[in-house]
Amino acid sequence: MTTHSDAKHDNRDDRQRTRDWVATARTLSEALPFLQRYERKIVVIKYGGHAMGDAERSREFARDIVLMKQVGINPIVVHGGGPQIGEMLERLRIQSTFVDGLRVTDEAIVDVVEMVLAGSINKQIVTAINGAGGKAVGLCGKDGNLVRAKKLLRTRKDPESNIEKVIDLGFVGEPDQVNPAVLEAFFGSDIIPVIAPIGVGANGETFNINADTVAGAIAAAVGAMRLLLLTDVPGVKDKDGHVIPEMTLAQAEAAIADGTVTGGMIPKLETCIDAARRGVEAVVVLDGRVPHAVLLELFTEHGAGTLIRRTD
Ligand SMILES: Nc1ncnc2c1ncn2[C@@H]1O[C@H](COP(=O)(O)OP(=O)(O)O)[C@@H](O)[C@H]1O
Ligand SMILES: CC(=O)N[C@@H](CCC(=O)OP(=O)(O)O)C(=O)O
Repeated sequence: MTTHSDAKHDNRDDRQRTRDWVATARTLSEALPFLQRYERKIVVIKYGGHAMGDAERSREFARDIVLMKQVGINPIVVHGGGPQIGEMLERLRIQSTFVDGLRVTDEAIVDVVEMVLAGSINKQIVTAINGAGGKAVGLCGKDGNLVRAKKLLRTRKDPESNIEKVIDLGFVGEPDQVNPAVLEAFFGSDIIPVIAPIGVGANGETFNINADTVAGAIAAAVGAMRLLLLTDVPGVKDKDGHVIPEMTLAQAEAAIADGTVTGGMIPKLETCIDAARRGVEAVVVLDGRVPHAVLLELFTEHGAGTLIRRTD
């Protein structure tokens, strides 16, 4: 039962939140001149399953996205949901394994992946953004053929024979063609697209695509000025566990090749390299657990995490 003192406490929290909010908006408006050189001001935010955290963090993230839209930026949210897919598979007693951070996806698993990503999580994020005063529309790569995909052929060198072998990951895809027209319709409007990383194959098959990969392909296709990959670590770490503030493309490639990064950080760094090569000016891996991480990164000098960009 809510007591009178609880209600008073809530009111105080609300006032504090409003004060924080106003301070943030002021910082934003001061920083705005930096944005003027970008015509369309598109920022793609990859919201990882690990970064989602609890309800309060989701509300905070939603408010930040709405604020971005209100100050004239076009945010596109691409979300993951790896841990949430894992929980659902466990409830259904379906085993799943990973190769280089990618979930091996058979026919039964791809159904669960689509249900969790395009159904449950997509709608949770849409609801959170709308609850924060925005107008979000949820899509997956099938909508408007936004992400046409093909089967991902991953190869690995056999240590004994030294021969490259193809590893069959089942219905794991990679973007083949992104149709930016589906998203361009939203840029002049107040709608915020929220995208689940499901692709559609040439024969209508459903492909499970790593969310970082989809975010990178979309950022490149729409000419985003920034790609922000929100995760559950403060950035890319070196072998001693220290966060690397900035990486060139060659350093990022070396970190994958020499095993400095493993698991889910592999597709993340591959995305950074690919997006930077395809014209996204700055790609940042940052800690989504930090309050207002996206606003801090975009509008202040206190941007944290690892910045990857072309230096040539
Ligand atoms: N060198 C590294 N620096 C930082 N994180 C790393 C590194 N190598 C592996 N990782 C792992 O990558 C994870 C982030 O990838 P992932 O779990 O797929 O996150 P998300 O769900 O946010 O996409 C981190 O939690 C960490 O365990
Ligand atoms: C092929 C592949 O691995 N797909 C991912 C899609 C979700 C995802 O990428 O979620 P995070 O960003 O939260 O890790 C998966 O099945 O988990």
